[in-house]
Amino acid sequence: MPPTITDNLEHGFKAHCRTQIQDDEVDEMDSYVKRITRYSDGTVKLRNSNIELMDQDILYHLALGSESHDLVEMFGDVRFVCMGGTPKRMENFAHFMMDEIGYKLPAGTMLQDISAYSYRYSMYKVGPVLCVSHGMGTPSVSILMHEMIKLMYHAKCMDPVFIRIGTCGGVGIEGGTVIITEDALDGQLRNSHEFTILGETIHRPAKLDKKLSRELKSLASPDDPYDTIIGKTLCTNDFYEGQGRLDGAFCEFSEADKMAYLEKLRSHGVVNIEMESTIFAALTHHAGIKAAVVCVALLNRLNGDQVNTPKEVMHEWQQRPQILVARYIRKVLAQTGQLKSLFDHQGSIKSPRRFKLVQQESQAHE
Ligand SMILES: O=P(O)(O)O[C@H]1O[C@H](CO)[C@@H](O)[C@H]1O
Ligand SMILES: O=c1cc[nH]c(=O)[nH]1
Repeated sequence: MPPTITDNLEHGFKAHCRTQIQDDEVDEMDSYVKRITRYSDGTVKLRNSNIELMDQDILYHLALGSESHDLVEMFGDVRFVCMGGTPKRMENFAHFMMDEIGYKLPAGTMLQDISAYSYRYSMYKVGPVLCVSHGMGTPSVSILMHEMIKLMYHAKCMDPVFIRIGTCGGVGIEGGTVIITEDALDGQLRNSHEFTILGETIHRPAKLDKKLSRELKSLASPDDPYDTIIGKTLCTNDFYEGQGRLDGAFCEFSEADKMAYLEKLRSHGVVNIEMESTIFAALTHHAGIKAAVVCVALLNRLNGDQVNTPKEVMHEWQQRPQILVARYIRKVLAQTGQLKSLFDHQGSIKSPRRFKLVQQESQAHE
C-alpha cells in the first residue's frame, strides 16, 4: 500500500516533498496535526524534539530566552496573539485592548515594549493579549512565527489563537472595507506556502480557521459605517511589480496586462492583496494553532496603484480590523468568565471607552 500523508509526515519532511497537497490530504493532515501539537492538558507541544533537548532556547529576535526569563510566569496566561506590520499599530492596539478588556497595569508602571532590545520586533502584553509587530513580507513573519510558536510552548500557553491585523489593497473592493481572509493564495494562486528547506522545495497548506473567520464576520455590526467581507487573499513577495503596480522603479508590463491580471484574480474570488497571509496561515496550521487574517483595504486596485488616501482617514481605517478583533476577544473572555474576573480585579466594572477615531499622537508616528 502506498504511504499515506500521515506516514509521510511521521517520516519527516523529505518523505513528503512535493509541490502540491491534495484537498483530502489536508483533512488527514488536520487531524494528525491536532494529535501531535497539544499535550494532554491542552498546552502547546512543538513538532521539534530538538528543542526539549536543549539546555536553553534563545528567542533571539524577541530578546527573550527560556533560561534568562521565566516565560511561564511572563506569558503563561496568553490566549490571543495579535500581529501587524508596524510597531506603532501594535502599540496602539495594546492601549486599545487595555480599555476594551478593562485591564490595568500595576500602579506606577507603563506598557513596555518587551522586545525593545531585539531592535527587530515590538511586543506588548495586555493580560491574555499579546500584540506583536511582524515587519513586512513573509521572511520577516516566518522568523517571528517560529519564535512566537516556541514562546507559546515554553510558556505552556493553552490553545492560543493567532490573528493578523493588517492592511491590503482591495481588488474591486473600496478603501476602508474590512476583509477577513477565507483562503490565502500564493503568487501562483495556490492555497499553500512554498518553503525551500535543505535545498528542497516543499509546500505547506496555507489554511486558516474557517469557523474563526465566520465568527469574526458575525461580529461585524450593521451599525458599522463600512463593510466587512470574507474572501480570498493573494499574498505576494513584493508591493510593486509583484502586485502588478505600474508605479514601481521598474515596470515591464502594460496597463492592459495589469488590468487583465487583476480581473483574473477577481475571477478566482480574490478580494485583496497583501504580503504575509500564506506564511502566517501555513505556519499556524503546521503548529495546530487556530488563526485568522483581518485586513483593511487602503485602496481599490482597480482604480489605481498609489496609496494617496489622507493620513487621518487611513489611520481611522486601520482601527477597523482592531475593533473587530477586540469584539472577538471580549466575547471569548466573557464566555470563559475571564472578562468578568479581569474587571473584578480592578475592583469596579468599567465600561470600555470606545476607540478614539483620531489619535493625534499616533498619526504623528504612523
Ligand atoms: O499593513 P501591514 O500589516 O504591514 O501589511 C501590508 O502592508 C505592507 C505593504 O505596505 C505589507 O507588509 C502588506 O502585507
Ligand atoms: O496595495 C496594498 C496596500 C497595502 N498592502 C499591500 O500589500 N498592498
